[in-house]
Amino acid sequence: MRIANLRVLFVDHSKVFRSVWERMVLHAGHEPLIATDGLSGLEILQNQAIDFICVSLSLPDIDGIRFTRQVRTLPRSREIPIVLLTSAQDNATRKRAFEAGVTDICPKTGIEDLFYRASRMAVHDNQVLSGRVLYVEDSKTVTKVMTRLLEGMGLEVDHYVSAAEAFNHFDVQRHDLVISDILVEGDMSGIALVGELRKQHPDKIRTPILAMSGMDDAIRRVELFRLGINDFITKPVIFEEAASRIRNLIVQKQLFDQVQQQRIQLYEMAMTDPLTGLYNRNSLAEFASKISSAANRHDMDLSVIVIDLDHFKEVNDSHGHLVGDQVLASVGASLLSACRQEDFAVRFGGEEMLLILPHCSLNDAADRAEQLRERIARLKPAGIPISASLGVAAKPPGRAIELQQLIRIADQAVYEAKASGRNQVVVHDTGPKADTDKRCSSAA
Ligand SMILES: Nc1nc2c(ncn2[C@@H]2O[C@H](COP(=O)(O)OP(=O)(O)OP(=O)(O)O)[C@@H](O)[C@H]2O)c(=O)[nH]1
Repeated sequence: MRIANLRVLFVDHSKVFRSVWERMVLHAGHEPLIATDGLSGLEILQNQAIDFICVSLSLPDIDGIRFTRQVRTLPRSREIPIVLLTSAQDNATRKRAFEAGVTDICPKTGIEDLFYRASRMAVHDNQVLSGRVLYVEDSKTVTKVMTRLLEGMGLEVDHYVSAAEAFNHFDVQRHDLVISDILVEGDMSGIALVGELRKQHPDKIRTPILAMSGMDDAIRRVELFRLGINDFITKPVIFEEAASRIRNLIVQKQLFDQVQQQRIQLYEMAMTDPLTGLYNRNSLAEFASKISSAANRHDMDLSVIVIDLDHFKEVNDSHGHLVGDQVLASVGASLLSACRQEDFAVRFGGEEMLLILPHCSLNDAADRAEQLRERIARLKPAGIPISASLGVAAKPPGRAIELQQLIRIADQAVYEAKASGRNQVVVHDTGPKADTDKRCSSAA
């Protein structure tokens, strides 16, 4: 969340402290207004719009508490945070200060912390957010007030009178906040809505829920929090309170989304080979056992194709490493475009790549390998004719086999394809007639 430029009034009689404060406020990109005593501070307030006030307890004329009391009598001054600067620990003074309308009390020495707090507290409710709210309310009057508040905050509102209708239109990707009245008309109550939303999407932070009710019943509130709401507002709604609660929930949710997004990006970076765009070898360890166990448990088809470029060292030697990289990237893109949704394409080693094909029989994998061989031979990346040797292996029906073992068998088939002259496909059948059933296809 960006903190907007603030106009900060600082009232203190110490020259040194005033100049330190002024520099800090300027440094943070805000506007300092300085007063040496309480009365000149009040004069500034009468003539200028101020977002935040810091006032010392002891001033040459009126003290900080009297100053605060007078500020609070000025029109529209209720929302301005006032921090009283004092190291006084006695409870009587502190109590008097809060009764006068002070927002917080800080020692003068904690200026850095104070300034951070100043920025946080003066975040104005009129700072525009962006986001979408699913709003459930059956009272026309409350709906009008709340919609005006939400739209004024920059939020888009999907309003429903019934909880069931709202539930049907809830979209975890689109909605940044759910606000629901607890007693709404129709078969589904607001409480049931909270329960259903949390049942379907248990991650509480993902879409926060703010419950509203005219019944300020502590036991009901506890039940709602247990059910999964993130916050609660009692009706009639106090505008500033509602705006601050809504703002907190939305900002927190959007920050969480950002962190999640970054986590996914980091994960993808860690799992992807940057040159070819294929999964890298590390990622294989992540999903190999899941793929094997799913295939073995349900006895489904599972095939692998190992693809090894022929004489790739010569490409590097004759055209340079960068052109070699270009060739690898082009082959990687070609493999990816040949993949179905359920396939995994992995860069296995330098110029060795691997396709894992769930729900694909040995015969189909052999056909796809031959198509790939032809495709690679036609590719001519950077104008260079290339070819590949391919090995195919598949899980025999009715028999359990680990993916790593299939890869070893397909690797062996590649070795044989190389030995037989390269640019060809060797298929290893691991079925009952394994030793006798080895098929080859080639360009020749
Ligand atoms: N440009 C480039 N070359 C790489 C990369 N990774 C591995 N290589 C090269 O790939 C070549 C592989 O050579 P070899 O293992 O001898 O295989 P080959 O020349 O393809 O010969 P055969 O496999 O027997 O047909 C080596 O020269 C490696 O330096 C890479 O990321 N970029």
